Amino acid sequence: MAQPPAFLSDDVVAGLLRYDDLIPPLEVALGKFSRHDSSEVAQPVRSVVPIQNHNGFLGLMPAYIAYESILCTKMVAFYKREEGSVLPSIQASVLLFDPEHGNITAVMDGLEITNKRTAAVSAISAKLLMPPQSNVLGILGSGQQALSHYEAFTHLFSFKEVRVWSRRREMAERFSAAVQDPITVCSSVREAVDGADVIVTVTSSSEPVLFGEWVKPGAHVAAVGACRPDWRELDNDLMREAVIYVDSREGAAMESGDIILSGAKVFAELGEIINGTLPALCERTTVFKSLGMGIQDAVAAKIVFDKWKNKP
Ligand SMILES: NC(=O)c1ccc[n+]([C@@H]2O[C@H](COP(=O)([O-])OP(=O)(O)OC[C@H]3O[C@@H](n4cnc5c(N)ncnc54)[C@H](O)[C@@H]3O)[C@@H](O)[C@H]2O)c1
Ligand SMILES: O=C(O)[C@@H]1CCCCN1
Repeated sequence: MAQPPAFLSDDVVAGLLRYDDLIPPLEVALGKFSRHDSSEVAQPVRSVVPIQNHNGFLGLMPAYIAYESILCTKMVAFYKREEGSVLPSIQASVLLFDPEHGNITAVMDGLEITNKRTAAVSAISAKLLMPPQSNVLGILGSGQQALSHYEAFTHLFSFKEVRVWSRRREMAERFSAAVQDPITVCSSVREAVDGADVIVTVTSSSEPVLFGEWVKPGAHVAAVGACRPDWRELDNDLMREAVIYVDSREGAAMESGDIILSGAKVFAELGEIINGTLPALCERTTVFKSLGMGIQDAVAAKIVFDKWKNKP
């Protein structure tokens, strides 16, 4: 008989998952994914069920990473919540399996995994695509992803100034009070992105919040929200002028309103830059359109489980 699965709460996951451990295997997984060799990585585009009566969606995200022997599925529900709601917009559970027998070895809360692996992948995009002298980071949004992106980006890079904007100024002020280093609270998106070298969009908006005319030429935008085919975070000008990178071309073609509705062409997956098959055009304005992938959760869950198993 297999052991019953371990249950790892978000607190436990948060204590075990670090950006320095997460980024190298995520880079490997993104590269392998972009080689399209299903003997190494198998991951379909997620299935999404609308929860019509509650303004939400349920996504199912299975992945098998053969070269690391990881079999995993995340189930993630996401909602459009009122600002300041005590409940997070995202509720997620991650199941880790024994790939040899199919039994579940661990059930983990998935919010911290989602927050950290998403920020880690955006940080990879910035590492590859931001201008060499990047001094100013602008964050649009002040929720869960804003915080994990702040943590990852300030841990990995040395910005001279970090700015935050949120729809309600008091939410940006609350964010600023919660982080360790000084951060400039901005009253408008334009103020937050003016002259910024790197911009992170982490809102639940379904309309554009960031407009191309405000973005400094050569800046890098990590666009994390707008994960439905009819939702937008970026306007047509930005989408058509920038060089567009994605995590998965297939996922972007199915789910990204910014790509589908603007008609913008995808230039490359991050994995294609990592593999050296397409270039990182960091002298141009670049957008990394993130949608999230099951392999990212799988990599994170395996790190957490291995550390938990081996802890003294
Ligand atoms: N790409 C990925 O892998 C990935 C992973 C997780 C979450 N997400 C997406 O990232 C976004 C943020 O997620 P989160 O967990 O931080 O949510 P959250 O609820 O914690 O924060 C949402 C933020 O969006 C802001 N917001 C909501 N509606 C807005 C509007 N109309 N205009 C401007 N700002 C608005 C809120 O003020 C808040 O600051 C969501 O769209 C979510 O679906 C993407
Ligand atoms: O990849 C993810 O986990 C998220 C879930 C919510 C919608 C956007 N993508």
